[in-house]
Amino acid sequence: MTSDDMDGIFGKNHSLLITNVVVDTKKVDIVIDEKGIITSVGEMAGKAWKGDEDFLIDGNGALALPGLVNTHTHAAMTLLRGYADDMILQDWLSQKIWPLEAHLKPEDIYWATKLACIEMIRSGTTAFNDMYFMMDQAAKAVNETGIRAVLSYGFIDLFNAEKREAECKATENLAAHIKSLDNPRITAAVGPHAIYTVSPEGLKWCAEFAQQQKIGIHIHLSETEKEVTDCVATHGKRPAAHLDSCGILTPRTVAAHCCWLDDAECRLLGERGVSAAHNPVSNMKLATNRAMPYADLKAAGANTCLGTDGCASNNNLDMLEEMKVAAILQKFFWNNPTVLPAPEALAMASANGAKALGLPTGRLVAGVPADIILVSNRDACNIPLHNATSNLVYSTNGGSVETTICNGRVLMLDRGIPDEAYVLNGAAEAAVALVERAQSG
Ligand SMILES: C[C@H]1O[C@@H](n2cnc3c(N)ncnc32)[C@H](O)[C@@H]1O
Ligand SMILES: [Zn+2]
Repeated sequence: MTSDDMDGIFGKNHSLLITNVVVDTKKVDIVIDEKGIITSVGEMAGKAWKGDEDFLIDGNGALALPGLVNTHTHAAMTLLRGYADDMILQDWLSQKIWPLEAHLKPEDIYWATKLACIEMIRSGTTAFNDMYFMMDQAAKAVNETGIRAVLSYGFIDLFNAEKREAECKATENLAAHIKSLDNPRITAAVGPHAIYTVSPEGLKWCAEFAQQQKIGIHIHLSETEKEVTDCVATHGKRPAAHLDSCGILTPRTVAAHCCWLDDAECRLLGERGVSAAHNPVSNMKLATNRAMPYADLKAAGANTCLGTDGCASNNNLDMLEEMKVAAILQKFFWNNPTVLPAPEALAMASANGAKALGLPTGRLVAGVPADIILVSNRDACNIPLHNATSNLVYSTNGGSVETTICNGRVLMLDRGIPDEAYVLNGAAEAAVALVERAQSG
């Protein structure tokens, strides 16, 4: 429900009054100023609108919550959605994914990332942590769609000194490019892929560059048992200790997966203040055969957050769905129905995710940038409203998101996104052309 004339609400910042929404358990109004900052979250529900904001959005009882934060994905893998399923990780990467990625062109990354941004806006994600290639194109897509992103180039030197030089250059170029954009919604990070694709010298270079630039580190960690046994055989220590010896474990580091960590490694990640990104759907789909030791990591002081991984191992970017799978996988795998209760799952997907990416968002309080989503509570799956957090974690999904606001700008209103069809068509065509190129060699 919105005020009569909503033309012109999209595309730039306006002062907004969002009335009649539920935050936690209270009916409130939310006021956002034209700089995109929340100025008040107050129990003014029901009072006639006398404000002088540019636009009024009647939430009609919807649940208002901070925009969700996807702390691990490869956004442009939307183009590879459904291309290869039902395979073990190493075969999946080496026989299907990496060969197709070799044919990716810059415009593919642009269209695929735009599609990912549309999919994330539609399902309530307002910020994501990306690791991929040709990331200047990802930055262009993020800038145009209005979402927030931390972008890293997937650094892969395959233990080769010459390739390492090129990877360092690409990493430096991306950081410089993002700095030149001067866009508060787009920040850089360093993205050493994993310990089995990046040499110790490469890892050390990444750690030093991140430290020097005061930017984050984004890495895959202990996804499979093979990764651990190979690391012990090659480096004489387990993956977390190996990363620590290269300076990779820092409070600015997001370590994705963390499935095969032992108690000592959980403690080490906690001591270093690392953010551990749980990707339950991807882990189950690729059969990593162990769930992230969430309770041990949380007890050790690590920041536990949530990610979808790429669309070729999920196969969507729905963080509401990801929250539910995280909450039930943890209960099932650790054989304890009290592990990862709904409020903690919601924190992983919002406040903890913002903390992991060094963002000022993740909470609905005055003074922070307005990254806000409205989730309908008039869909059958969300009725009754005994407990909003329970509904958000255990019964709703991305399809119930009605409105998405990032940095105070309305990106989706009443489930409508401008130019959505144009982006979907462009990405679909790019995907067909990509596979044709790969098949014709
Ligand atoms: C950035 C690089 O990471 C690869 N990639 C995608 N999904 C995974 C995963 N689950 N584990 C490791 N690497 C992955 C992408 O295919 C790309 O090559
Ligand atoms: Zn990944």
